[in-house]
Formats: sequence, structure tokens, C-alpha cells
Amino acid sequence: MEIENGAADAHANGPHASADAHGNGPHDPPTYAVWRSTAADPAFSEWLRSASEPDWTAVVTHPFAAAIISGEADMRRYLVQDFQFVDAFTALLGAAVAAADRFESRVPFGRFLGQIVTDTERSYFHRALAELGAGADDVISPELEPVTVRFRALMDEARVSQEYPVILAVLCLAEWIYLGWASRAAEPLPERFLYREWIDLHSGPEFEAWVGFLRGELDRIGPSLGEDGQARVLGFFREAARLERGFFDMAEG
Ligand SMILES: Cc1ncc(CN)c(N)n1
Repeated sequence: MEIENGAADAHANGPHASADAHGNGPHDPPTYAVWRSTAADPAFSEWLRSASEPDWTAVVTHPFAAAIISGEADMRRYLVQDFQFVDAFTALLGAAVAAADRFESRVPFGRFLGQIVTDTERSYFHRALAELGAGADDVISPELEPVTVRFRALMDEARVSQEYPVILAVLCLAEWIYLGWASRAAEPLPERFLYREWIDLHSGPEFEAWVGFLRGELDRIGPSLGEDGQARVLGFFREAARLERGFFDMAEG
């Protein structure tokens, strides 16, 4: 697939927001106000998700995700690049702690940052990359694939903006879409830890609750943003969905 420029060509309204910023172009999804008037589930996060098709479904049903689930994926290039993704993602979680609008919302970000990303997930990466024979250069400063550069740029753009809704949009897309493919895995999972732990990290009740929190925050904040603010959030969400698709395409080779 073709990956469009992310942060580099983002205009004031965010990446790939519609030309008039109101979702009225020929290929633009409906605005939130229009969409919610007929939606069975009018949640703001569901508007974002449905407007991210066909990329959403392409990621959740991607052949590379299926290969992880069946224990047949070649994980080396993927995990080397993803470790660099996770670096920028961790910084974005820190930005969420800082930008959240209330104490009770900062707490889950801080907890996830300390208990999962910098602990369980970090340990997984260290063991997996060693198992895959990745050397120090590949772990610390590998040559970045173009999609990794673009994804890091998008996360950095969201982080630097210090705008909570925009930060949330990128975090929520990345986690929710991973829950989407990983939840398709059924027992018995592959025995090899490389696959089993990666699936476990992105599925199950704890990860579902984390994604539920991220969606809940968007549902709480999104409806009162105004049309331009909503279009800006959608721009980041959709661009992240495009990049997730490109990331699995890259991993597949
Ligand atoms: C590219 C990508 N997207 C999402 C995730 C889930 N944190 C991830 N590890 N990598």
C-alpha cells in the first residue's frame, strides 16, 4: 500500500484532515454530528473507528497478524522496528500523563507506563530480540523503515502538541487495533513465547480494560470538542490506522 506523509505534510488541522476541515469533501467521512444522528452506538470512539475503514479491517485481518497467531510469522524485522515504535509510544504515554485534564485520568497512563510498557513489554522485547539474534545495533539504533519513521513522526507530533485529545487519538488507535487482531487468537496459542507472549500482551481482560479506558476518555472529551477539533482528532486517528496497515505490510516484506 502507499503510505502518505504523516507529520511532514500535516497542516494546521492535523494529518490528512479534510480540505475544508469539516469532513465535507467527496471522500470524507461524515462529521460526528451527522454520523451520530443515525448511529446505533453514537460513541465518539466508534465514529473514529468506523471512519478509519478500510484500514481498520485490513489491520485486524492482516496476513501478518494471522501469521503471528498461527506461530508462523518471521518476527525479526517486525520486532526490531517495533522496538523503535515503542520508544516513541512510551514518550507519548508520558505526554498523556502530563496533558490529561484530571488526576483520575493520569493514573491509568502512569500505571500502564510503569507496569506494562517499561516492565513486561520491555522484558519481552529484550528476550525476543536476543532469541532472534538481533545485535546491539539492531536493538539500539537500527536502520528505520520508512513506515517506522512516519509513525514515530506522528507520535512525536502528537506529543509535542500537548493536546490531550490528539495524544489520546494516537494511543487509542494503536492499542485498540492491536486488541482487534490479537483477540482473534484462540487456544491453543503457539507454544513459542515469541508469539504467545506478544498475543497475551495485546489481549485478555487487562488489555481490554486499558483499551476501554482509552475509548472512554475519547467518548468523554470528543463530543464537546467542536467540529474543527473533532476533525483534527480524526485526522490523527485515521493516519495512525494507515500507518498500522503499512507497518504490517512492511513486516510481511
Ligand atoms: C506498530 C504498533 N502498533 C501498536 C502496538 C501496540 N502497543 C505496537 N506494539 N506496535
